[in-house]
Amino acid sequence: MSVIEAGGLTKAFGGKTVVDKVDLTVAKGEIYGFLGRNGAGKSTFINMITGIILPTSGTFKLLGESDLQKVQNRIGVLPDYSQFYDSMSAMDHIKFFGKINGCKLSTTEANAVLDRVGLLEHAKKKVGKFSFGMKKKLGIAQAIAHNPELIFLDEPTSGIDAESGLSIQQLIRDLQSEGKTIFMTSHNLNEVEKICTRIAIMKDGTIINEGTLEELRAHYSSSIEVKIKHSALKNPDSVGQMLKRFATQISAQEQYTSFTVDSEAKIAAVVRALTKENIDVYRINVEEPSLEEIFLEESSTKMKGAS
Ligand SMILES: Nc1ncnc2c1ncn2[C@@H]1O[C@H](COP(=O)(O)OP(=O)(O)OP(=O)(O)O)[C@@H](O)[C@H]1O
Repeated sequence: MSVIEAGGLTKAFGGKTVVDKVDLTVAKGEIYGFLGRNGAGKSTFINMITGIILPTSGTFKLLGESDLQKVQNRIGVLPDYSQFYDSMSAMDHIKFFGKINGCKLSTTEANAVLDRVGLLEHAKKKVGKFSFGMKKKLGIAQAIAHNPELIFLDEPTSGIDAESGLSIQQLIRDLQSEGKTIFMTSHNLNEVEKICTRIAIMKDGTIINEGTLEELRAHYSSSIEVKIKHSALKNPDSVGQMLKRFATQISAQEQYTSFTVDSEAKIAAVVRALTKENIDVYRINVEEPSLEEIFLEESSTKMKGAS
């Protein structure tokens, strides 16, 4: 079942189109990562589908409903810029936002929400005294306080210390195991690689690639390095000649010779050829391209509208 469906969603500010005919579908239970460089249009897209701003054109449905008011209480949002009341405590905020979203939380329930983001010990503190990272955690807490099914998190871990960032990642995974759907943006590609089930890359207002990490990787070759020990080489010249049939970047180091093959399909042939020469493979390293490498390649070279 799709919980987010956007068709041709477009936003222009003063004649400049910043989100351009975006089609996007997110299934229930996904942790969907929405990536793009600064200014790509991610927050504008989230702001449109969460009702913060109106689209210029296009349609969208959340939880199967095009009238947002009907599903408002089933959606949680951490916007790109959260606003709080300095004189209110964290606890007051959670109860207040819960109420706005149709959920009257007891003090025990509000404490449990604050505990999930690591703010329990600051429950009674006035938010005016909160640091940036604490406010970000409070923003996440208010987004999940009313137990929504669909949660939008715009950069949930930016400005948060490394340890808290890991806890927030775990919280996002926990929310998924509770059956919720998470749509998030992040500039932390390592985090997206670890937790997201699907990823979209946006550039200049359009989605230039979308899929699971494996699907995104499919267009890129892995780097495969094979190492054999020198001591195994009875006839280095003939082995060198043989390797040239399969391998590139052949280099002799102190203990071993290493070379690379350009596809996993060639590994079997290389191992067979080496076995025929009575040479044991010492190590094979297969390095798949990281999301960071894919992202940098995609967002820097692909032209607008390319698939
Ligand atoms: N209210 C606005 N009025 C005019 N232009 C805007 C407005 N909001 C956003 N923009 C412009 O729209 C473009 C997309 O901005 P947006 O905030 O959606 O990008 P983003 O991908 O979320 O970036 P970041 O990663 O920096 O948060 C930018 O060029 C921005 O200047």
